[in-house]
Amino acid sequence: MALYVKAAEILDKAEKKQGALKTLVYDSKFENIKPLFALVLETQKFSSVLEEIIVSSKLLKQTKMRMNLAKVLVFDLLIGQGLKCGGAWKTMMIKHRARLQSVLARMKVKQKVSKNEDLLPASVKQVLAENLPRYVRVNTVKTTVEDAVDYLKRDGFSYLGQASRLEDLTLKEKYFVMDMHLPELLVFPPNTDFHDHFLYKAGHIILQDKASCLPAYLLNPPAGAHIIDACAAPGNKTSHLAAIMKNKGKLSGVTCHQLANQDFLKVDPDSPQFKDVEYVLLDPSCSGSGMVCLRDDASSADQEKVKARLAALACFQLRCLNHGLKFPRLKRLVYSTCSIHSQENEGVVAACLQENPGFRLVNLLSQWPERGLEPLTQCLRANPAKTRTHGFFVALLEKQNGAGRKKQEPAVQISAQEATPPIPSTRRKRPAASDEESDASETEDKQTPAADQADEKCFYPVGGSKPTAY
Ligand SMILES: C[S@@+](CC[C@H](N)C(=O)[O-])C[C@H]1O[C@@H](n2cnc3c(N)ncnc32)[C@H](O)[C@@H]1O
Repeated sequence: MALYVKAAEILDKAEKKQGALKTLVYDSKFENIKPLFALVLETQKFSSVLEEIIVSSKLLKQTKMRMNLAKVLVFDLLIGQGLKCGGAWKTMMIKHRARLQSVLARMKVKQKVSKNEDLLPASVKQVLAENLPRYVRVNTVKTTVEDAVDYLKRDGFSYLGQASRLEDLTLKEKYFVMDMHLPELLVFPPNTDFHDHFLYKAGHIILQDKASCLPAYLLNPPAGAHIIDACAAPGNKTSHLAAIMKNKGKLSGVTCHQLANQDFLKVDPDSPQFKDVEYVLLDPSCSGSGMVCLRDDASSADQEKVKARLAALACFQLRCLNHGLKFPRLKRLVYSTCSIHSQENEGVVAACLQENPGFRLVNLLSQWPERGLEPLTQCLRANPAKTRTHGFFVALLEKQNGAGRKKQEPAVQISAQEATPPIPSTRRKRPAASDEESDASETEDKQTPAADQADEKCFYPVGGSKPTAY
């Protein structure tokens, strides 16, 4: 029953916008993450169908269950692989099974469909149609791309060589290719399951979306460098950085939960232990709106909440970005989000460049098809249609030669005419970060409604032009 209670708890939190589904699953510390993630995702996918079944059958009234607990149980009872619990709960659900099944059958008759999937709302079907390739990053700390390819060929997969265009990433059956941008990335047909594969269990391959491989790849720290992975948990990009550095150098992962177990905003960049930090990877908490499987259509009633949450997130992201640029010997910082909102992407970067004129944007991968919104076209965007990945954003900031802190002209000219929604700024005088503020920075991942913090913690430019760039 623990699985269902935990899954319901996560759905409750996701509904209250207390974090992205994936982050909530990982943060739950549940001992068996994989079935929990699958159950939560599938239940969310069928959410409207399950709700209709539960309401029509009056299940909540008869069982005194909460909606999300009922949803996960009904999902496994009717649609999933059968209930994985015993005891009183199973007995109770079995008692109601026939009635629940007949409601489901009636819904199919009414909509003239035969499969459960056909009942899904159009928005969910569209997401499923965007079925993305299965990307597999070869963990070069443990093996080589050649050895991994050989192993996979012996295991029945057919290797087609390196892809040269986007269409090559649309694969069927047991075919796979090497990605055209990232040579350590192998691409398989959607839903190819590696969770039980030897290479996966041995840590020789890592299942990581292509877009999420971009930050470490583009930061490209040399072996031996000292790097900070500022918001590291669960650690996919940390392991990618280690591979790029050939496992040589110093990699400090700063996170609320693991490794250094520290709030990045409380790290003192002037501390002697960080004197050699030249590279920072900053992948802060974000709305997760680019994750295809996590997209949700907020009702219009929720729009205000969404707006406030985005403002709070952007404020936190900007504080992290400004903080990341304070390491005295910093050369480059890569900033990324899995958000599609300009407020969390170009908006944050533009505000940061205004506050840190000693830094400029590096023009990334000229052959990449999807760029940052004007005028920040040096940055990259990613999405299912144009790049066959989840929605993503990456910016690489570089210290200009000889630049001290905050001494130079802005590297990116930002026009006030292009102003759209206000972007977060820390330019107005604000008190030194207190413990209370710092804790608030963890908002959306620490289950504090980020939206509630927006007004108090964010400092918007006042009056006149709103400097922005979209
Ligand atoms: C988008 S996730 C990072 C994913 C990670 N880079 C990866 O590729 O596996 C953001 C992480 O930052 C953590 N976080 C939030 N606020 C933080 C803070 N103030 N200091 C450090 N980590 C923080 C969150 O708990 C979450 O695990």
